[in-house]
Amino acid sequence: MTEKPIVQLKGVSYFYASSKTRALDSIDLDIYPGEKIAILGANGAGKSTLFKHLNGILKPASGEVLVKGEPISRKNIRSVRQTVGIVFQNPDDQILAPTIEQDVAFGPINMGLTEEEVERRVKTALELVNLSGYEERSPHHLSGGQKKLVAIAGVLAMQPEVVVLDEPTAGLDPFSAEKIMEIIDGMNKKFGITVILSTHDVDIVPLFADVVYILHHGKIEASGTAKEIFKKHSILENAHLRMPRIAEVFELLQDSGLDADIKITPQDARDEIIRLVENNN
Ligand SMILES: Nc1ncnc2c1ncn2[C@@H]1O[C@H](COP(=O)(O)OP(=O)(O)OP(=O)(O)O)[C@@H](O)[C@H]1O
Repeated sequence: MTEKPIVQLKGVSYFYASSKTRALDSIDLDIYPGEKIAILGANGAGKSTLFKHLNGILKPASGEVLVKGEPISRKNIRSVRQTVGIVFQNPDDQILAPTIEQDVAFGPINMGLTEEEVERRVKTALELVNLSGYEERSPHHLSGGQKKLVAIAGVLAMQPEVVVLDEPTAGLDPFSAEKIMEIIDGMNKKFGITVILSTHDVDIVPLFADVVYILHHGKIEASGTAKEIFKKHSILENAHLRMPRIAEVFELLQDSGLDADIKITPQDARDEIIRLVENNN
């Protein structure tokens, strides 16, 4: 039996009346369980608007969004929001309670779980984001990176099947960005959670994503593996994107007359450089 998409968008369009903007234009998207998806697009391309459709925060002007095969409706919205958790770009939009423990417990309490189960989930979620011991602290006195971790813990405590993250590494130092990507990768590997994220950091995309989508002016302009996507120079340029930096080195080597293949990850780059050195000796 072929696997069914866990989230599906069929011809989804969205229009913001206040800014007279068509933010999404006939989006078709099939997301399969366990996939790691990266959505790339310039500022204003429609990424956040797209994400708000994935758990019914916004309703399409036309088209439909299906979660586990069911169109999102008032009847199933609670279960949709348990299935699909969203971590917003600005954690301040998401963190509401006076302590970290209370904040992470908010979702599980609303699900009507027992006190013991809520406690267990909060403990596990804080462990997963390396914030054990922070339970009594105020989330408002944390750094930006730590606030993002609290927001992720709040979503993980709901035990979602799909986690959507809007620019999870934005504003983080390189070490914190790497840590957060490890946590995101871990939730996929350990629990099989489907992960959908948007990012402007093209360097992390080949290291993370199984499937990459390019969004431009509310339309999907291309989809494929990172290898396929980063070959599409004119689409990238048109969408105000670029290749990973490491790939630019191989373009420069080609410009210098070397028979170099373009590589997009440091590991592949190392192998290609060894090959080039050996061929030239
Ligand atoms: N609440 C809103 N009201 C009116 N227009 C909006 C609203 N939110 C977004 N827009 C417009 O819709 C378009 C898509 O915006 P969106 O926030 O989805 O883009 P994005 O790809 O997430 O951008 P960024 O990378 O800057 O976060 C933009 O033209 C934006 O100005």
